[in-house]
Amino acid sequence: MEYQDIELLRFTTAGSVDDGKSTLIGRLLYDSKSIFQDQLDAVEASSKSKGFDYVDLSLLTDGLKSEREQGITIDVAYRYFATPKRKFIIADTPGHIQYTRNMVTGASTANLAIILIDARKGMLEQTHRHAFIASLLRIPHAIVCVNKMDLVDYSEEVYANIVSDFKAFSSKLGIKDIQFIPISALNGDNVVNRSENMDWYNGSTLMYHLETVHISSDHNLVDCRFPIQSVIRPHTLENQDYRGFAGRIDGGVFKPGDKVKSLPSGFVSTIKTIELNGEQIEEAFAPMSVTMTLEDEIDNSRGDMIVRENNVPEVSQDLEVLVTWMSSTPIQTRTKVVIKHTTNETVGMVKELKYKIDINTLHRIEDIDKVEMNDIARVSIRTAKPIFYDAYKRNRQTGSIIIIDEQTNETIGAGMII
Ligand SMILES: Nc1nc2c(ncn2[C@@H]2O[C@H](COP(=O)(O)OP(=O)(O)OP(=O)(O)O)[C@@H](O)[C@H]2O)c(=O)[nH]1
Repeated sequence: MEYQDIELLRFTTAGSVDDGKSTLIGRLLYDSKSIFQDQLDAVEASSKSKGFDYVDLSLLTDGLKSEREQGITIDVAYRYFATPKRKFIIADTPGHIQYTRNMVTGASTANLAIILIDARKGMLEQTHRHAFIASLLRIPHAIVCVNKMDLVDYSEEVYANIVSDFKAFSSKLGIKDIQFIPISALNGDNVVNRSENMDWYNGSTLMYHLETVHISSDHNLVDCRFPIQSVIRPHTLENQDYRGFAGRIDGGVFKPGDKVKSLPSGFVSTIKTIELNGEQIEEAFAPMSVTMTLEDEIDNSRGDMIVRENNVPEVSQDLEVLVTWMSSTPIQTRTKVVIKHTTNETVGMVKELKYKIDINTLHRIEDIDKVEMNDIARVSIRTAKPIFYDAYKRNRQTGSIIIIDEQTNETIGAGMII
């Protein structure tokens, strides 16, 4: 199999400060031999120079840490690794309490979330927050790693109590697939290699789970959605009539011969060809990036969407969204913003602030007059032009928006359309 054909799993790690996130990622890379020899030599040398008699794996992710300590804001650091079975992208987000926004940024495209719990401390407020956000973002799979099992004598009872506490909270959330694994990131128990210290655990290791969890059906393959990213028109004589629409399929399966409709124009045509990496294919589905041509000359441009004639998304200028606010400037009613939705962009205005959600109790806080950094709130937004969307619970791509500051062009919020 070609490297590019190996399936890609995106995951995010969430834990409180010092739960062992860096150590765990380092252990995954180290034991799966996914790191390069020079990096390894550097880490071994650096561990030795600090007087450690073991290799400090958190040093592998320390580049990130030192930048953070210098106060450079890195929201999310992406790291890549691969095993013969899968490619992985980890969205690594810092564990401090104010970093909800980072988790949201890292998790919005994730297939899976690893939630770390320190076996000595059990569930903390942060754990509630992470579990809640994972469910809010509908990350399809979660793995709860109970870490530092070596510090609780690899006790089955300690583990079982944490699992039961977690389940009591998460039963209110509706995360579809949750696995629990007792690990020691430091010693490597159940990370890549099976632990010899926990006979009582019969489940799989973390790496085995990451390599085998079934993700191909995580995408919506029912509602055909193809937001156009760019229009390709080669200006050569023999290609004069060619007009290709390039983009990523956000939902459904498309085939040449399919009757399609173009939004917002409403024009109907038939798919002539679909190309992937310059070759014509007979079928394309989410999340492939392809180029389509149509039988008829339709004047589509960036931000338009190709869908099936009988299955169209909602079209509206009024959006009900659950936003995570990421800016130190709060939003209020009448705040003007720029909305990015798939490949489309429009200005909009906040019409109404409905309520905030208390992450620990999951209760609503009503009668609010602003939404501040890290708040999760339900708001109504009116856009200047219509948006073609699906509810986030139906499609994570066509159901989400990013909110941009008109002046600074910074991302100030992320929203899920209800
Ligand atoms: N005994 C033991 N110590 C661990 C284990 N995992 C991590 N640690 C230690 O816990 C401390 C924190 O680990 P890190 O990996 O730096 O934690 P982190 O969650 O990345 O911390 P932040 O980046 O600050 O959020 C370090 O001293 C690690 O050596 C474990 O399984 N067992």
